[in-house]
Amino acid sequence: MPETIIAMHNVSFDYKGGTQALKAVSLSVAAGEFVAVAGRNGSGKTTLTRLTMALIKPVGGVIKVCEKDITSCCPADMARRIGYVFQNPDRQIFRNTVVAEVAYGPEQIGFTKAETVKAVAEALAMTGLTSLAEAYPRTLTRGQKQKVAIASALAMRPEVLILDEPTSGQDPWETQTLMKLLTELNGRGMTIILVTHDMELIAGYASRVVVLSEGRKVFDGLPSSLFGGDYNVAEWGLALPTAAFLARKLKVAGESPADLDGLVNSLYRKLRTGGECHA
Ligand SMILES: Nc1ncnc2c1ncn2[C@@H]1O[C@H](COP(=O)(O)OP(=O)(O)OP(=O)(O)O)[C@@H](O)[C@H]1O
Repeated sequence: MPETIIAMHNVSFDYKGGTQALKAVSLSVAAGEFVAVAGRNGSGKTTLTRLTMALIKPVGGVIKVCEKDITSCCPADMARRIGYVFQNPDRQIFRNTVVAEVAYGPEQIGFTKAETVKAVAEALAMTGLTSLAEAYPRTLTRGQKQKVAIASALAMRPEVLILDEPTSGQDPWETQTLMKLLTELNGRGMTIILVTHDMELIAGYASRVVVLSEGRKVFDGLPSSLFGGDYNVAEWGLALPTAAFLARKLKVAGESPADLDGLVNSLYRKLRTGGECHA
């Protein structure tokens, strides 16, 4: 059985001012999963990821990362295990060259010079940034900056990569390139947690989806179960991906192809294996 990397038990969090952002959420993520976290604005997605990084502490419940209670951990401790990519890459880029930026994390967590050079070169190669190593990060496109943020996380050799809305503000080409990279990383064993509002990405790439609504976990399962079932996803602020939308329309219209489930599944397979939308 795959190792459990993140385990949350009855985790709650309140912001000052009284907002109950998370209410008794339990969640466990195993090594190698590609988990999407979805939910309407304000449902608690970012709070969940920030708790995992020990950027904030729960008011109730327990969070374990690799079986260790992280209550007394600081974000620097977590960075060795979990790479965190913020929604806005500008928030985490501040050095003058890409190579220096990507080296920052390994330097901070005590890699030797030789280890840092090796880790940075590998991270740049993995993200396709080698030719931009000496570029000034501020002049890069948003997609390239996002890759710098990912390379910075990868250089610390984490086991998990958490990305908060990484495709927001990106064009379709940048989105596809990013998703291809995440799929490759996942194929090499990296656990991915992707916070997203994009249901097509969830249908096309995630192996599991967790839905939050008003701070509670309301769904945890396969994307095909979420979209192919009778859930009223609109109630949770979600829209159906195109394949599921069409299948439901057919059903409502009484057009019952002999094997509707088969149709939905083959559409998902098409998306997952690189259909036109997800080359
Ligand atoms: N720093 C803060 N201070 C007070 N309340 C906050 C703070 N950050 C978030 N909240 C509130 O906590 C709740 C959960 O916010 P959170 O950012 O976790 O949601 P989200 O699902 O990530 O939303 P989005 O999709 O808009 O990023 C919301 O009601 C939000 O207004």
